[in-house]
Amino acid sequence: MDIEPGATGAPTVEKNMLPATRKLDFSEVPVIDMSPERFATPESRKRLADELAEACATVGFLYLKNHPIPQAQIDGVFEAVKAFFALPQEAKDAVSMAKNRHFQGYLPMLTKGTGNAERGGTITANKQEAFQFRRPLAADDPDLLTGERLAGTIPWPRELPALKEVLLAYHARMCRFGESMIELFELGLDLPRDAIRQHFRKDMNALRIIHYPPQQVDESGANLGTRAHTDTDAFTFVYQDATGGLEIRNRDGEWIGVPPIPGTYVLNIGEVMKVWTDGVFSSTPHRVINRYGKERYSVPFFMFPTYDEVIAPKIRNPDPSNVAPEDFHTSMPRDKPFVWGEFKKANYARINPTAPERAMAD
Ligand SMILES: O=C(O)CCC(=O)C(=O)O
Ligand SMILES: [Fe+2]
Repeated sequence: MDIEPGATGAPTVEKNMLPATRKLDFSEVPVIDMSPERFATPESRKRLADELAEACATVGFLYLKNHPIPQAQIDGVFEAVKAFFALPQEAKDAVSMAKNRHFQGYLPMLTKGTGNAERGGTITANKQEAFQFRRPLAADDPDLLTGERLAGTIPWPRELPALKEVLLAYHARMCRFGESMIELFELGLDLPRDAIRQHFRKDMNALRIIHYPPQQVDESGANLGTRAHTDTDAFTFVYQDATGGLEIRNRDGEWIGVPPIPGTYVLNIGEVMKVWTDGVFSSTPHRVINRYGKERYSVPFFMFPTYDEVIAPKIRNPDPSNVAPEDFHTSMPRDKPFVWGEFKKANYARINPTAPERAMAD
């Protein structure tokens, strides 16, 4: 994608370099090959970066095949994930995020999203249980000492020491994978090196593990594993098991399946990258319905910037109304710079009614 400086100094995306296809007019999700050969020369790397940028602009979701994460490590993660959700309820409740103010730990079944029904909405609580944590902080980290900026000690289950070991190793590796994607996004958007990376100096990258039991399916759209939303990060890597259930919405309002392709990650663009690109990259709405009569496990990894980063567009979109809907509880404004951590904190409180800082659960 070629970008030119605009009149205000904010580079403008050149019109003829906008995606050739009608934006969000998709009926399937592209598969991008991340084989090492593609990084061999500056030209091949640029081709890969452009291909990624095109997919991020037209669909906002893509599969990554031949990626750098070893399958054995992913399999080890899923083993630990299943073992955690199989623990007795008391063991999981002992590490509940309801016991802290930093939204890390266990989220019990049917607790996320209860506020919608309380306020007369039709959507029932999400049919999922989860565990989440962000990048661990050093014992002498100033935020950890004061409890500022969502800092807190991760509550790991005593009954399953392997969970901590396996998930921390995976988190560290996914951070490196994320950094390499940032470089490709900078290249694909013709941004200077570090234009995006600078916002991750003290990143809050988060790993979530999710268990979706098989659920009742109806056409009302009320029964959901994860209700329709956009992600509040820059971008997300999702590894899903073989069950299926992830769906994304195109501009005609159709829900398109993102079925599991063995060995691939799903990468999707979040709100922060949407704002940085002024909507050129799409933060596409998605949801999960486990229609398949068996358990589903998934492991999203969220690329969250530094708490204090002020988020505002880096380029000017010549077609700024041609973006996915921006009226979700997760939507971030493109016309009003804001502090990422403040948005995130309010959003956590809104969607996690078990947490003591609950403001208005939705
Ligand atoms: O479980 C999945 O496949 C996706 C979950 C998701 O969209 C999220 O947690 O933000
Ligand atoms: Fe999501």
